[in-house]
Amino acid sequence: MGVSGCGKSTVGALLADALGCSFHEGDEFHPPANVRKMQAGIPLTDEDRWPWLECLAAIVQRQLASGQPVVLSCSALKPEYRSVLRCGRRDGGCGSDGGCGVAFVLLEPPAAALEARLAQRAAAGSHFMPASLLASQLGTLRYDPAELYLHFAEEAALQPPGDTFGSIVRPAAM
Ligand SMILES: Nc1ncnc2c1ncn2[C@@H]1O[C@H](COP(=O)(O)OP(=O)(O)OP(=O)(O)O)[C@@H](O)[C@H]1O
Ligand SMILES: O=C(O)[C@H](O)[C@@H](O)[C@H](O)[C@H](O)CO
Repeated sequence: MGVSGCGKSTVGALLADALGCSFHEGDEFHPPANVRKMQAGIPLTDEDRWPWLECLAAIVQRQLASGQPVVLSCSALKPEYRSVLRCGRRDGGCGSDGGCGVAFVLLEPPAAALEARLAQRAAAGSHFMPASLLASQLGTLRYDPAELYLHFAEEAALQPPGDTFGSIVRPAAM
């Protein structure tokens, strides 16, 4: 989880490979109207995000019910969004080890690095998300550290993606 450009797709795909499980890129499940809005530089509202989050939560629950692990990349910027991903309810409130089988890893590189990544992507025309939405993404992100399984902040979120995923897998394997 984390704001646009934090590295969640890159690290998530590596993690899923290492775990031999499926990987879902949350952005691929946005309804077209959400993508058009972001492309136009308009931040999504809660109402825009709920159906998308519920769809992602259904994927997670299906995988868990089948006993299969799954890795999902999703911005999940607010506690109530993560509650939906954990248990389908907005007020779920189970913590990092709350027994729901869902753990969040937050990648939080410095804002300057995020700006550079998004500018590079925009110049390459390789992503729908404009760099102008970064301020809104950063302003929307809210978390209580106790709620997170792992948090890679500042320099720790700038290490090569392979090192980040290695640090996720090691504690998970213990
Ligand atoms: N640890 C890292 N060091 C350097 N560059 C990175 C790192 N992680 C990701 N990147 C690069 O940053 C850019 C954004 O990464 P990525 O697409 O994984 O982010 P994201 O959080 O999934 O973004 P979005 O949600 O906007 O799709 C990519 O160009 C990726 O190669
Ligand atoms: O909740 C949101 O505002 C969205 O999920 C965004 O975070 C983007 O989809 C994503 O990061 C693409 O760049």
